[in-house]
Amino acid sequence: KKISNLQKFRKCDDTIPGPPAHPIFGNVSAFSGKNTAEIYEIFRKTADEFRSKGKNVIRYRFLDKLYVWPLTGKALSKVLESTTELNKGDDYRFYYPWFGGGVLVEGFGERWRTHRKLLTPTFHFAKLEGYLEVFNEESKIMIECLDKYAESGKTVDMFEYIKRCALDVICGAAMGTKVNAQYYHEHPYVKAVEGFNTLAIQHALNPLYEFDFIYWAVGLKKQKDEYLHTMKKFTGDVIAERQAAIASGEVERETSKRKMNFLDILLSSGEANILSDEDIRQEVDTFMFAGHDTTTTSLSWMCWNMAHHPDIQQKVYEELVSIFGEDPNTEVTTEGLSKLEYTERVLKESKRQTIPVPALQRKLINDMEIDGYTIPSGANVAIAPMVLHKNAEAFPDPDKFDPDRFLPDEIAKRYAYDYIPFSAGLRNCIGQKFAQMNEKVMLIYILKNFRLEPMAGFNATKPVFEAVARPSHGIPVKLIRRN
Ligand code: HEM
Repeated sequence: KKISNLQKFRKCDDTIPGPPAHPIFGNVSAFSGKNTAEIYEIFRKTADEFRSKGKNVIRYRFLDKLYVWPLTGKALSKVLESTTELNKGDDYRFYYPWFGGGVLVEGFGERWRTHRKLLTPTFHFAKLEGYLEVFNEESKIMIECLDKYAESGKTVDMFEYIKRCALDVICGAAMGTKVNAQYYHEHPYVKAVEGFNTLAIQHALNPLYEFDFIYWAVGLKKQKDEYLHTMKKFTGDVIAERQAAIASGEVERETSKRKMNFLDILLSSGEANILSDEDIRQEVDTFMFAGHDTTTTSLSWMCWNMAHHPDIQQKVYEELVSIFGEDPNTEVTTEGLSKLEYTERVLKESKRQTIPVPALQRKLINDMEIDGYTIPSGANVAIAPMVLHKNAEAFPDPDKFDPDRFLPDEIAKRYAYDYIPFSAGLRNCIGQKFAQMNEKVMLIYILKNFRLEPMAGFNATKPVFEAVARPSHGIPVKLIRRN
């Protein structure tokens, strides 16, 4: 199979534009020995280079795997609008032992469709009001944990605090379980997720790691298994705790599905034999990961952007005070959130400038023509906000932070898929509304309590090319109390 794929995809070295490829290894050497921040930069620079030559599509080949990157929203439209090309790409396989079978990585078919239908309503807009209490409560704890830095004037890495808060939120809101990660800084789950994501990308870019023996011999299989054990133990405990609390009568489960939280819907579907215990675990693992790492990265970059643009930070602060008042601990309500205007635009621009999910993949079932090139079946097509959002034609002077790009008249000038932080089409993000609300509540508490000042230059911390583009060196800021 590997040899036949190599023969098939090698032909694309000449038929699709892309950097020069070695006859066997393809583009492997350009990435070997590089860390994931350097890899991010290579992908972005190469996209810019080809786009400036008028190309809308480029290819990379790693031995027997072909990756095709449409470089504009328009070139990507066929993929995003397809109702059949919904299989996830080759590199999601690395995640199978963690949450294979879950809705994020499951191939296109009946199982994905059924799970997606069951789970989508659990994060529906109508549910969010119920989750708001947890967003408020956990954000207040985050401020309490950060306060000592405002007092001492010491630099703090906001990323570490936002991450633990987001984890407490997803567990508290969606799973009805309090895990107190914010009070437990060396949380093993958090470290394991981070380590696993780095392993995933190293695996994707080194074809030798496809051979189980080599992966084992270099010690990485053992490392991967240790991370898996930690992560599954954590989610297993969360499920067991909720089950025990319901069984003992300590908590009463809502009777209507309309009101139940995410985990209770899964558990009740288990009792009705619609889902097995393993199905439930896979979905809990999926949402635990998809539900905290992304929001964390998004809000962390937002804080970095605010620290580096004090004038914009001040305008956001003024809008927050005008809606919620000066008291930094006023409860955030849905009514107040609906009045945000400038802050909305700033958040959008932040997700354009520093993209939480840099790139995702579809694996083509059939040949597809994109921008005049025939992309063969079995190729991976990259849906890459990290390059789309930097397309100078859609976003002139793309590295400039300018929230006014999201004024209605400006949006109307662009193509629908030029800006897709949550992807688009039938496999778009289930948690989009939950994430945006959660992110806003955390941001409101942070900015109403503190003014953020950067403790390093903007490029001292860089997005990494992993499942989630976390900052390579955290978010080092100084916090100055507002009142
Ligand atoms: C700012 C935060 C977030 C961003 C930027 C984001 C982005 C994305 C993107 C780009 C995808 C497409 C992935 C792919 O096609 O492989 C996706 C899918 C998904 N997201 Fe999110 N996400 C965020 C937060 C969340 C949250 C909070 C949840 C759950 C509570 C969530 C659950 C999911 C799930 C389950 C999928 C898979 C959907 C499917 O394949 O059918 N996400 N997200």
